[in-house]
Amino acid sequence: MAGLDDVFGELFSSVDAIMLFGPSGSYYEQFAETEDIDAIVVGTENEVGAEVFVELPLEFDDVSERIRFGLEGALEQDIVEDGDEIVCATSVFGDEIDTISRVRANSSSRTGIYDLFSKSRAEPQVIKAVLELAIELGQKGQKGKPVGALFIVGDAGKVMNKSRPLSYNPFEKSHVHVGDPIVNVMLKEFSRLDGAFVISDAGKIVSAYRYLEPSAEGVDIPKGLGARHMAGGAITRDTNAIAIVLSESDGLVRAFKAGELILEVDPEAY
Ligand SMILES: Nc1ncnc2c1ncn2[C@@H]1O[C@H](COP(=O)(O)OP(=O)(O)OP(=O)(O)O)[C@@H](O)[C@H]1O
Ligand SMILES: [Mn+2]
Repeated sequence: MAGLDDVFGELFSSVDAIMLFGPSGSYYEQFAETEDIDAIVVGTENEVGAEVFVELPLEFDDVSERIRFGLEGALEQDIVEDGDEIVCATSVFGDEIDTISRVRANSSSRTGIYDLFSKSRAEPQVIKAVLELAIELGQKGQKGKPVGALFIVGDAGKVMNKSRPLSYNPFEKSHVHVGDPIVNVMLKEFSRLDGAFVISDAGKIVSAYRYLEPSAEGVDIPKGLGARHMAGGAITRDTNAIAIVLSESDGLVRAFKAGELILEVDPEAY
């Protein structure tokens, strides 16, 4: 019978780089001493003082998300190249590294999600919560019917100055934040109605029913989409906010930043 090395050895053959997710100091040392392979440390902080480091904006519990994110960050920073074979070492069951997974860096499957999280003004947890909410809304719709929604996240003061109310603001005197389960129910309910939600850097819901009046010129949006996407995209050129948009017509969730479409996800595939 073949030994484990014969069976699993393939995992380690012709590897271009190793990504260590949140390694302990002693774990990292072992790699620092081996000359023949590049070790890339990935984590929320560079606790081991690694030379090559990719920062995660938040802890991802889901391992595939964590790895996808780390890879995209490494591609972004030109630490790995398209087609590189990468071995990822991470922990699933405890604090110690207990899991190895082999992936190929693929720049064409880059989504823009790293850029969205790591270089935006709003807090990463807030962006994550709003993105997840939009995806969930896209999956479920409102009572089975497709709905659209527009969330403007970050730089809320400026966004408020470049918009006006379409109706009374149900969040006027409240201090509620995204991510809170009750708030998600409220947001889903209000998403049936017109206009945009305005959310602060820290996740406070500043307003619903805002009609955006960006002064920026229109932006390039995919054909078939209209005023919601145009206004959402344009406000991100005018301010340091990002826009997360769920389309009622094609069901996709898109994110805009600095006037550019940087992320497009299909909620059904998520
Ligand atoms: N400037 C704006 N600010 C806020 N909300 C807007 C603005 N313009 C349009 N909307 C909202 O978007 C809704 C849909 O408009 P429209 O169909 O033109 O957008 P769209 O980009 O095609 O989006 P969808 O794909 O969801 O249809 C409107 O009913 C309105 O609630
Ligand atoms: Mn439309």
